[in-house]
Amino acid sequence: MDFEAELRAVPERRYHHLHPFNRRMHAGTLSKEELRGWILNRFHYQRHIPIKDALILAKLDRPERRRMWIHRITDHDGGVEGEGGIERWLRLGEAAGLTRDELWSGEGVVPGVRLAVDGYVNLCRHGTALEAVAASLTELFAPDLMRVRIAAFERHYPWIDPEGLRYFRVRVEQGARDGGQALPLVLSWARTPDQRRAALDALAYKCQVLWTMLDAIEEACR
Ligand SMILES: O=C(O)c1cc(C(=O)O)c2c(n1)C(=O)C(=O)c1cc(C(=O)O)[nH]c1-2
Repeated sequence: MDFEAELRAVPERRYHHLHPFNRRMHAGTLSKEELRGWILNRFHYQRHIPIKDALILAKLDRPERRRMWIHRITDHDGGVEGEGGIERWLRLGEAAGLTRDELWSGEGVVPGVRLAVDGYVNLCRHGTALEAVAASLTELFAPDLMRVRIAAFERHYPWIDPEGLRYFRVRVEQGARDGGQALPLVLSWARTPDQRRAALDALAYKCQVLWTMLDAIEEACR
């Protein structure tokens, strides 16, 4: 198998689209409390994405690479107040009946989610640029999952205002672009067997981060 196929095979088997919680979300069987719990806990992940991207940015040694990466921070933080992915996620929370204060307070974020998010941020803090960028490659799979999620929300959870789904609609495009930029970097950097192993391990670890978050959310909702 060539290296790109090996990379793609990791999420194919382990990405969180296969997790029972996501399967139930798509089948329409989550309760309001479960869906709110997921949105609240996932906000903890969302608010750390620009932080981990800032850590990655500091590891990129050429202007063209930093230029390619820097937009990820403004995608989430917005260029001005009231824009960006974090703002859109807050609106998703409001559409589901949560308040901004509840989301920002972090109360209700379960310990397993905190640990998993810490794990991802720390991989980006302490790992090599190759490992940190390889870990982001789950994004190659996120757009398909988000399309399924948008359809499931519209069909099964009409109590959530469809305007709240804008986070996912915007992210489908951004995720596809980001994955398409990160993949050639990883392919060009990972030349030796050890580097390739490190990239595959980082991507597998990231799949575990996402999986563990859903395990923890599911357990808390029981
Ligand atoms: O809802 C999802 O299923 C999902 C998954 C992922 C992912 O695969 O890491 C990301 C996102 N959403 C997302 O919204 C996002 O901004 C994001 C950034 C990253 C990353 O690793 O840089 N992953 C993801």
